[in-house]
Amino acid sequence: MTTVALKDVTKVFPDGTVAVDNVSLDVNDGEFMVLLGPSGCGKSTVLRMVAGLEDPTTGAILLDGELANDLPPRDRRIAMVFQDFALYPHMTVGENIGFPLRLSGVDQQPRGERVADVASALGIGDVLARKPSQLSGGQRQRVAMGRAIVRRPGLFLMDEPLSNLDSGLRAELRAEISGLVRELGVSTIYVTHDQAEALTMADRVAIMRKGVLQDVGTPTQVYGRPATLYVAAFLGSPRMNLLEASVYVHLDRYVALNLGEQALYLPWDDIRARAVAHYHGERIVVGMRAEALTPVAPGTPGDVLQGRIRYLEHHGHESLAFLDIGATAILVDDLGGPVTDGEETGGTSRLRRFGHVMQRLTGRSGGGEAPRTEPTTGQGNRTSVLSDPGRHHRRPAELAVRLAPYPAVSAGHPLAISVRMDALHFFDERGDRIDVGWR
Ligand SMILES: Nc1ncnc2c1ncn2[C@@H]1O[C@H](COP(=O)(O)OP(=O)(O)OP(=O)(O)O)[C@@H](O)[C@H]1O
Repeated sequence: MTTVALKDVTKVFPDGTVAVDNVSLDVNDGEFMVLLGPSGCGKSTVLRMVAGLEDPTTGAILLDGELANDLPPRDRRIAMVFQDFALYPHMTVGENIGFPLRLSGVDQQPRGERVADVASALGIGDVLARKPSQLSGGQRQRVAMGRAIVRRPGLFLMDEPLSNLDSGLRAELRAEISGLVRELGVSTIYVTHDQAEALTMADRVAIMRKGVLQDVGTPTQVYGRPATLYVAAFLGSPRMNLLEASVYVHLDRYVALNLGEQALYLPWDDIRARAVAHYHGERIVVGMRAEALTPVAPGTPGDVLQGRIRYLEHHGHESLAFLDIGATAILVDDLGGPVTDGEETGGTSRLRRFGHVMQRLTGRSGGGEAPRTEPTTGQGNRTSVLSDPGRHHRRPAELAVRLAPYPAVSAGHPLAISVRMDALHFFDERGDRIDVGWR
């Protein structure tokens, strides 16, 4: 049993790379904490500092409340699991699992008993005599887990342990690992860039970008109430629609969110209207996930946006329509690759493809260029996301809306969309959530 606390931890590598920027994070006893973020955001560096494999440049790392900055790795009661499994090819499965016990001088008989127990808990009791090369990917990962568990550590550190496996096996092992770790009650820090893994496995998720911690909370909290524009854009598939809105207050009547050619209205007696009213005359970002948008019959009254379908994407179980609604989208960079396991929907990757197509057609880079923005959030470098004309971070919005699998509409069709006003998210021009005093 171990608690971990990072206090204002910064890591600057000798070449000047700031890999981790003033991160503070607590991992409670027995908690499954997932560090989530795109490649290069500093997740592994955090893990390596907790393991004692890197020293923080500044700040403190506490294990069970004790300062551990100078504690050698072997004294930290930590077991690590890596994506490449790091098994010894010349040893059998049993010898691989028992290796840490042999190193710490445990006799052969008790060692054999503990290896057998762990192997049977992991469902690999029948392959103890095999070499790693004679195992499937999933079995190898179980052996790596077994070797971590057998020492009865106080803390598991797992760095993308499933990323070398195919998506079916990943989903299976996801459930297996989180179940096993919870059964053992061992505190765990699990690093991944895969949001599906993070949201399904974690007790709490810590989301990082460019070394800066963006948000920490339960999967429901970070998805339902993202602290920053970055987190809003990072989590979810399709990605959240993020629209620029100018705010106009009609005192005692309503607050208008002007989205370009159309507007949405928050009635004055709605508590959220008061919070948003502070931004009268300014621009904010309004976020709406696809689940907040429902196609309705033309002419339906209420909170409805009119659009025209630019194109459709068919995903088997559903179709996504991307609508032109005469609004401006705010794009967030640094979101990493596909949204979920091998699936590529909406967002940056699609925009990149569009950019390449534009380039081929016009011989120059068009409006579909990969979007770039300055860091918008966190404690680091703060820049407005709305008023930096030198950057391509705004473009005509294509509102992502879910439709049934085989919709009776096609590109060019008009579509009316009802908006669930209580599911809107609001962000200020620096990319921070506007607290609207509810939920
Ligand atoms: N030894 C090093 N020297 C200089 N820079 C480094 C070193 N190790 C990592 N970095 C840089 O620090 C940043 C964070 O790296 P880190 O490996 O922690 O990211 P990550 O989020 O785990 O990424 P990935 O998922 O690709 O492993 C990156 O910009 C990386 O290039």
